[in-house]
Amino acid sequence: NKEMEGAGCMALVTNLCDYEELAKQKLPKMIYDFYAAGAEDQWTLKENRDAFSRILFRPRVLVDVSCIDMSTSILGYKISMPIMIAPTALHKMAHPEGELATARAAATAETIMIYKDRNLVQQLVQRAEMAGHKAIVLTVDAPWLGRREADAKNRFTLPQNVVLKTFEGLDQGKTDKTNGSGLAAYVANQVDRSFSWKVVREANGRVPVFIDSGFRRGTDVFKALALGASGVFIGRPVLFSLAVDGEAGVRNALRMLRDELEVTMALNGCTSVKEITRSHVVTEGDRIRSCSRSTIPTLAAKATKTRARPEGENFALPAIARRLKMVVLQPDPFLSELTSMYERSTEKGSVWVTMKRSSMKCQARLKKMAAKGEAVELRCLVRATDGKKNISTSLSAKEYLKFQASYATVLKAHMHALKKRERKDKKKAAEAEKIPEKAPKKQKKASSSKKSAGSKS
Ligand SMILES: Cc1cc2nc3c(=O)[nH]c(=O)nc-3n(C[C@H](O)[C@H](O)[C@H](O)COP(=O)(O)O)c2cc1C
Repeated sequence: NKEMEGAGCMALVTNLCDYEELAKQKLPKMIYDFYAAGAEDQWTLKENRDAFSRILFRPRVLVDVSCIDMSTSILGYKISMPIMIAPTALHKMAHPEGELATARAAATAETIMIYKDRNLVQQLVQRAEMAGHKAIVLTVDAPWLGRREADAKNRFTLPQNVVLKTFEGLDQGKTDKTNGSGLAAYVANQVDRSFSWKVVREANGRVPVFIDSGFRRGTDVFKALALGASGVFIGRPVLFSLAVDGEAGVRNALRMLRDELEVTMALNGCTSVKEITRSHVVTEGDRIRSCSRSTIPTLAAKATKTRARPEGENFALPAIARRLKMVVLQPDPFLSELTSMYERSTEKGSVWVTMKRSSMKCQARLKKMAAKGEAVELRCLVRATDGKKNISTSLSAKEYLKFQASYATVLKAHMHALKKRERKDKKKAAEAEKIPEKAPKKQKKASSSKKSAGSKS
């Protein structure tokens, strides 16, 4: 551990994620897992990072970016950058100086939970006010504690040197033991689970929006600001940098993130936080909307000729997708768009979903691959349309099972709107009998639709 301290350690660190690697080596497993892990299968933890990669930039050039001002105002107070420290408990497990070191590295905001005992809440707020704090972070996302399986496996308990100071000296009504390893159970029992939106409705959208979870890069911060956030919070990187290098580590983590945001602003032609706008980024939603407005073959042809990307279209469509005029999405965005399609068609309209085996390669490409003896990966192509939009996703054999489970959930949630396909086919057949000259065309259509397994809902 000594080797890691000081300048030697700083040289190993070039970004926030490096601190996590070093902290993993330095901290006892039980403590590292407590900081790093999420609940149950940890899908949300992963998705919080993955989601950033699906938002793309529209860089701007030939803008004077020699001077960049990153300061902003939060609740009427000027701060040097739109990055703040998220409330995270138990910094002393990372470093003996704990929250004091973090607070010295940055002026931190206090956190408060809504406890059942409102007298306790009042005393905590007054104490924060008296200590000179200008704001508190109100925790509303944990009415129940998530099932943190890593903590269960490690039999997590508070280390001897960490005690619960928060409630010291307060008039706590009937509450009893507040220190020692009973922390999680104690806090969980105190939290008011009935706290609801009713209480915050008064704010009515006039409050600034702050966001946290998964922010590790300046590019992540820029994307959030472009999509409307007033500022972002970082949680775990503070704990990890504190564990590796104390106060200096937290300062370095904040500096690196600041530098990365500055470069991102420069490359996007922004000289102040106010200049970061929605038009600087492209989301998957933008791509779907732009594809349904104009025909994809025209866009694709333009892109091939000029090598420039048409507006809103930042991914290369496979040839087969272009021919079928469809938007190829990642499985999760496909499922959310499918959910929206079902919701839009609840009262009126239909959604068609088909699945078929597809290598996602055109015949010419397949022939070339066969000639070279290259193996072709067989995938499952899932398509959906509501008659206005066509979306699709391509699944590997590995992804298929997970997709099926989620697809089944989406289907079940919209079961009430499902209709049997045969009913319409029978009607069609009856109509076809009445008009004999149109029959061959209809039969052809019916037989071609058998090629792919389809469902209509
Ligand atoms: C170890 C740990 C302790 C936390 N303690 C609190 C807390 O006391 N109050 C709170 O509002 N949020 C708490 N959080 C949630 C963080 O504020 C933040 O939402 C979360 O860490 C996601 O941000 P990140 O991905 O940057 O870590 C905690 C998170 C972690 C990892």
